[in-house]
Amino acid sequence: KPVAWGYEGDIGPCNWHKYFPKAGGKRQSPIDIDTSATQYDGSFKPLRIHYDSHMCSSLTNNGHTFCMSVNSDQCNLSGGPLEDKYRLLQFHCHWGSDDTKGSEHTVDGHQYAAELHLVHWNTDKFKSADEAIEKNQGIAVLTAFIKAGKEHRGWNHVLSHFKDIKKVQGTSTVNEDFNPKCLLPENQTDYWTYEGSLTTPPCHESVRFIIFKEVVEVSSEQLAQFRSLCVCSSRKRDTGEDEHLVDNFRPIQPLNGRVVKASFQ
Ligand SMILES: NS(=O)(=O)c1ccc(C(=O)NCc2cccc(O)c2)cc1
Ligand SMILES: [Zn+2]
Repeated sequence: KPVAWGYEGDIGPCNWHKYFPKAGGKRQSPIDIDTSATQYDGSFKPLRIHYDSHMCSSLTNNGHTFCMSVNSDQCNLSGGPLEDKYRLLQFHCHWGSDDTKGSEHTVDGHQYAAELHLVHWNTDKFKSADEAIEKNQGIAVLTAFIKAGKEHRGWNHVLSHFKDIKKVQGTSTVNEDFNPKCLLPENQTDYWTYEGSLTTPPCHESVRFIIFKEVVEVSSEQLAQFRSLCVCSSRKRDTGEDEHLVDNFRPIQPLNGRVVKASFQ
């Protein structure tokens, strides 16, 4: 029987380690990026992000976030700090109850309104995503910070399906011509990278994070649409209305001597 976990109360992040021991490990995510302590690495090759836009995907509300599953073998990532080729599996976001919080990673202590994770698995070393998700070097997550600003038209292709997944475990098929690359910042050469973990249980220490320096803007109304999703595990409050998914970000974790590399000086 799967163990319930969440972002508040007894099942919140401070107690995850009780049922998910890796949550108390030495290379956990997210972390604060102290830009004065990052180390420039001039050996990185250019990142190669090749996504096609004819993939059919399905959007699900898994009770912790929305998740756009991608099932195209043409969406690949390699280069940069990566030794192998990785395939896009899904993307999702983390956000907060208002625009002042929501990202998982922070930069010099600054928290953004939301954070996009494009999750890829290592197809050179492993036979399936389920195998890769728990192995070192198994997962690479392209990460972009999101702040409130001008409207982002690309995000509307995803947000337009939210009405179908407001309820938990809701799923909607997305067939339109949509390329998730449009969700990334223009500058894809400047990024930080370090070795960490899944930021949700079971917190496997299998993730190489690649975090773009340039922040993506979406409108406050689009951010409000993220918050419109309903959470699964909670019982209805006495007023009977659904609780909304808010603050689905894990607090930052100890660096434990890890060095964050920078692709830029
Ligand atoms: N927030 S994150 O990008 O670090 C992240 C990415 C993927 C997952 C994930 O796939 N969880 C489901 C899962 C966990 C263990 C084994 C599985 O096969 C699937 C969780 C967190
Ligand atoms: Zn995530």
